[in-house]
Amino acid sequence: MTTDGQGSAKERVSRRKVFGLGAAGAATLGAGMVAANTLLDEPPQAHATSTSDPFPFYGEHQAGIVTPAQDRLHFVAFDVTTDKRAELVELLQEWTAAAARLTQGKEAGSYGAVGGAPEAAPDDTGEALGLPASGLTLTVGFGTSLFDDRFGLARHRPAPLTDLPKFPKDQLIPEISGGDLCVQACAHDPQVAVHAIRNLARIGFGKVSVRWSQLGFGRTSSTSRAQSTPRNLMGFKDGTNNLKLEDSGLLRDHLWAAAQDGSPWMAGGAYLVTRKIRMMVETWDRTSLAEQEQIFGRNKGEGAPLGKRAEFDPLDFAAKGPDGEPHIKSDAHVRLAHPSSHADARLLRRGYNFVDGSDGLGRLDAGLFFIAYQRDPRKQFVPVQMGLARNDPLNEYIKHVSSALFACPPGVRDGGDYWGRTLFEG
Ligand SMILES: C=CC1=C(C)c2cc3[nH]c(cc4nc(cc5[nH]c(cc1n2)c(C)c5CCC(=O)O)C(CCC(=O)O)=C4C)c(C)c3C=C
Ligand SMILES: [Fe+2]
Repeated sequence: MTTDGQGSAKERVSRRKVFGLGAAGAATLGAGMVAANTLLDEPPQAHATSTSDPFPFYGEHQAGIVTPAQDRLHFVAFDVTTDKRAELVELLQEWTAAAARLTQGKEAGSYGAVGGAPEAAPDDTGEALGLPASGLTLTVGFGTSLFDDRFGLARHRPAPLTDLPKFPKDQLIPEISGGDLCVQACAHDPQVAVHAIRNLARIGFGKVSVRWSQLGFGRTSSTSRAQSTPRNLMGFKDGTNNLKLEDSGLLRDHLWAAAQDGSPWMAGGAYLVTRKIRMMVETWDRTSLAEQEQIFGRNKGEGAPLGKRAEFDPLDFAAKGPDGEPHIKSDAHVRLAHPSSHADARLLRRGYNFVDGSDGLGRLDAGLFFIAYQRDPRKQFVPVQMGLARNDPLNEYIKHVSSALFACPPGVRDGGDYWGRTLFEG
């Protein structure tokens, strides 16, 4: 984390102090990262080449959606406590400025943790000093509740931003569901993600309060073909058949909102569904391998579809085994969730494993913090989840305890733009 970076000689020296390291530093951080950052005026690369590098903040779409999923998450939902529209806009402008800095490995404010007046509270909390950008992305979203009467936004509420229906077997906890605003922080270093959320919450003091937040470790999806498929806490490869950043045609059709969808301010944005799904891992761990594999419809070792050999072999729902039964059962998770079961509904999944300690009854409080981006949840998440909630044998081992839906606006174009400008000024 550098001290400022606006361009003064002192600041350039500071950046060199952190990034222009000698051989020992270069060995620690990786050659790619040092090369990128000692060329001070070079824009960040479109794709980070090491886990230290920054991702660009400005662009048509917000970073943190198709960005190759980083390993760590801190997700927060806020309630807006001010009733003044101007204060909300001011907050979004302040957040944008801080996010543009934080994602490039700088401190949240221009004085930083130690550069301000001793009498004043620092404008950065300091725990990321000395840490690189670590691939931090910050992605903002607006909840359904933001579009009530408080800020004059009711007539701008997009039709896809409609409260999710109650699904069979939902056991949602209201205190950890919903929210007026959200920020998803993803990074390769948990301290960098937590630092970013903490500083945005600090900046929001008096205008927003944290409603709930969730830490995640270990991505459970790939969002790029360059990534290997990770595993969820049930031990299965997760994210094989995901929308990926290389699928530009599918992303256009299934991910990005367009002006013709009815809310021009959302063009280039996407809708985000989060579900905290607790796993009864102790019960799962006593289930036979054969049953585990039948539940998902893929084998545990390779992640291959049952009846096939390799992870990326195509799913064949018609193929039958010697017993005349389909290799992939009619209620297998991958069959129920497959686009062919739901009018081609597709999701860009971007979830994380979580373990929130144990529950006092000797069980891990663990599971999947499910995150999915899409163009219209009414046509994508809702039908898929309805099918899963009704028929998926996995339900014996999981419990949905939190749910939220947000409209993530398009990306911030440049330093004169801010998160949500198209909504508030559009
Ligand atoms: C409503 C959407 C989904 C929820 C909720 C969900 C929960 C959930 N999933 C797993 C593990 C796996 N899911 C896999 C595939 C898969 N899952 C969904 C959707 C939801 N999953 C989709 C759309 C797909 C892809 C289907 C396809 O087109 O093939 C897999 C297989 C590997 C993969 O393709 O990702 C696993 C494993 C868990 C553990 C879970 C809740 C805790
Ligand atoms: Fe799934």
